[in-house]
Amino acid sequence: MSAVEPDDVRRPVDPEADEADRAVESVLRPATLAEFQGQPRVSDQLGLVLAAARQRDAVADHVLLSGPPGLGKTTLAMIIAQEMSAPLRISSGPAIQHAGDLAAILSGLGEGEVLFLDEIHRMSRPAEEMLYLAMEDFRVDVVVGKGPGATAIPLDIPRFTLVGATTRAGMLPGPLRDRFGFTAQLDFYAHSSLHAILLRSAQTLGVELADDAAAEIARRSRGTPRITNRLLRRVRDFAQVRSDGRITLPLAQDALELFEVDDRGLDRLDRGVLEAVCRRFSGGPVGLSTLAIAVGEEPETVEEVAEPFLVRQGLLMRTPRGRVATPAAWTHLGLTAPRGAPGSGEDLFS
Ligand SMILES: Nc1ncnc2c1ncn2[C@@H]1O[C@H](COP(=O)(O)OP(=O)(O)OP(=O)(O)O)[C@@H](O)[C@H]1O
Repeated sequence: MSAVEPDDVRRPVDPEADEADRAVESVLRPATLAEFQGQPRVSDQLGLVLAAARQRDAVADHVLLSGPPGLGKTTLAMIIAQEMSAPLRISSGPAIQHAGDLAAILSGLGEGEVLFLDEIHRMSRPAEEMLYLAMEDFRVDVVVGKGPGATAIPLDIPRFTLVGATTRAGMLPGPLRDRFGFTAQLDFYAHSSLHAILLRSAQTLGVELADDAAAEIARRSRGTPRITNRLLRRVRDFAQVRSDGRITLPLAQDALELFEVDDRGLDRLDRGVLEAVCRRFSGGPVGLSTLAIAVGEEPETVEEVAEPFLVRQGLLMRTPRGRVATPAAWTHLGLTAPRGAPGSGEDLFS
């Protein structure tokens, strides 16, 4: 795979990101809460919860982290384990389809270990029910036999800290949500935080990055540190191949243009969604699945990756009848809303 990978920029969450990219991503992960920038409230609260557990020599309470992809949920899980001097075990909701899968993981944990379950909202119902008991009583019921003769044998498991991550907190059943002692909602990062993250990443990678270039990349990073670091890597590629390796403001602008990251930080997927709503559905309302087909993506990708940022930017609205482009969306795309369309000035906005 070439070092320059447009798809990498188009899809902020790219499970196929090449191995070298993933290796760099892990080098750039902050290792302690003190290094974890940009979410001061979460850092403060979590720091307190962990410090209190350490003082009591207790296992930290279960933690639920929610928010759009790339904001640092996995990073925080690693930090929690590090701060508690505990080993970290990583799994994910989709990997746990049977209660037995979960029982095997839980019974293999050591005392005080941190179990990170990514995409916890995608776990199967039987596994979820087993997790309730494990979180509360540190016990699982292993069912032996089938039908009327089946018996549940209780099995004690070590005390552990569950760190659950979800992009869809609303999809978690109440009983599961309630069993987390601490919940953190991660929010998009301010430009100033992304700027600071960029300077640290550039230093770690040994890249010369001008301050105004860092500001430009930060501004176009969709409020997301994963994208900040990814754009830095692409701009670094550009600087290396087309220049002398130093990242100046004009060079960063040229690189970001090449990778189709626009002035507001929208990438191809974001713009594809907005253009579909405006051009093909006259500004909406349009349902999620129709919209997803129009842009050739899975509904989950549109809903979890593109929409939170577009909504946050005031470019898209989620209404009970579907997705609607705002007047700012038409302006951003350089289009004029047709008469009577949402955003035309003769509709619900006027
Ligand atoms: N607060 C932060 N400071 C510096 N870098 C960060 C921060 N948060 C995240 N990052 C960087 O962003 C990358 C993505 O973070 P992470 O994998 O933790 O996101 P995530 O929320 O778990 O995403 P997903 O939901 O897709 O798994 C990390 O490799 C790290 O380099």
